[in-house]
Amino acid sequence: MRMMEDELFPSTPGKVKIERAHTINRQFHKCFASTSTMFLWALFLIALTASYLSFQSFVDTSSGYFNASWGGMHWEKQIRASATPRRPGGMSVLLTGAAGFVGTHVSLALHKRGDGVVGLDNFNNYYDPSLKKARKALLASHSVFVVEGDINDARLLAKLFDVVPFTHVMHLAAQAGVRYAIENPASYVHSNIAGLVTLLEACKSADPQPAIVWASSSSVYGLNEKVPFSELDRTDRPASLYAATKKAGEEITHTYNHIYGLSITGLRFFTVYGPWGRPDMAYFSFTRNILQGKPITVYRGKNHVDLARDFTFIDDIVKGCIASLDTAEKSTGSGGRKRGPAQYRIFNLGNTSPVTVPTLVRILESNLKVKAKINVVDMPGNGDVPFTHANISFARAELGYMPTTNLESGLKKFVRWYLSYYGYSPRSGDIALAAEAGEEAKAS
Ligand SMILES: O=C(O)[C@H]1O[C@H](OP(=O)(O)OP(=O)(O)OC[C@H]2O[C@@H](n3ccc(=O)[nH]c3=O)[C@H](O)[C@@H]2O)[C@H](O)[C@@H](O)[C@@H]1O
Repeated sequence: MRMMEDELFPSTPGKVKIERAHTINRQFHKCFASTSTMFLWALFLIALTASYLSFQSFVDTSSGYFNASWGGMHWEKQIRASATPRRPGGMSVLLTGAAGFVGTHVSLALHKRGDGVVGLDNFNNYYDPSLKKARKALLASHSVFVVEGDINDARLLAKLFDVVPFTHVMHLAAQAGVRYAIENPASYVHSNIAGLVTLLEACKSADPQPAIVWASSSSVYGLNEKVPFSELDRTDRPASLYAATKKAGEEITHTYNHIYGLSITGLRFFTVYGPWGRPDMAYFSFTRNILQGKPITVYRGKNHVDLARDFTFIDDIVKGCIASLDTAEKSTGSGGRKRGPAQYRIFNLGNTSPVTVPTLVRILESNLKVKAKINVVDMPGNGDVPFTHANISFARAELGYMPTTNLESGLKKFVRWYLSYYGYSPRSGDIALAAEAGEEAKAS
């Protein structure tokens, strides 16, 4: 046995016994008995490689042919219809990340007041794509059209600007999530850096150039300890790759503002939550686990200090986004040329009242009427920050931004939505709660 192992796995790599080498040689010659067989094999391999390469280049250059999800007269008609405002002086907005959490809410709000909205989303599987499809269906029921495509697709973006002279771009497409960057760093670079640049290239070349409002993040404050976080504070110590890509986005948008005259507004969102939210976020996954009787993990900071977040309800964020679009000045360039200085702004959109994670759990328990099974562990060093707290005086002054929903009432609305969307009946005592919540959600 030992001998067999030695033969199969020689202790020194490359040091194969002479007898074995002879055996291998014999087998090799058996296989390629004549030079003509070898020649035929080589020809076959060359032909295979050549046909693979030409197929690849065909796919690359003909993505329109293979990507049946966009293009054509009917598609253009749908884009135009969705982009056309229904109120005098209304905007025509290209909204990226439209099937995402914030994107869906902002699209609906814009549509509701008579603005034209065309959504763009790549429906990736970072979290359950069926939730994204359900959001798309919700938007479709309000006649908001969502294009399935990626912000890295320059041809698609050029086509969209060809079909519609968008007045505004609301850029919410991104690889979100702070801790997932450890697992998949490339996806942050793909969406938050490369995708952003591709989008800005399309915007700068458009004629007219749109004004751009986009989602940065509270995570850019990184390891800062001075609270509340102000837009004037330093943002050069990110704690995660996610934060670093959002910070890079702020610098990249500044460059496009400076060189091409694009009007830019960056919004630093603070832990946004609410109905139709993101399943990867703590309030959402805690709800799911609590209802399923599974344990939840609550992280704890240094010296056993509870972590805290300035949790901000989605309706308040939507108001901040719309106010940013309303107050955005026009870009000054056109067709890739700057014609004067353009607006560049950054705002915190938070709630200004941080709540600890254990308090978040208690509020969920009381809404769900189920006790959580809690595992408390030290915060892993994977990008998290101990607390966030927004100073919103700048947003208040410039946008009239004034959050009105505290975590108790916001989570109540979330839980109501969650129960109506997913349904819930594992324990008899909770069936009534689910049914009641479902009725209320339908009514609202
Ligand atoms: O404000 C922001 O900019 C960011 O807010 C959230 O990031 P985060 O605040 O980390 O939100 P959650 O992932 O929901 O975590 C909230 C809190 O719960 C804690 N947590 C999370 C997960 C978990 O299993 N246990 C736990 O205690 C986290 O440490 C954190 O303190 C979003 O996920 C980011 O995409 C966003 O950019």
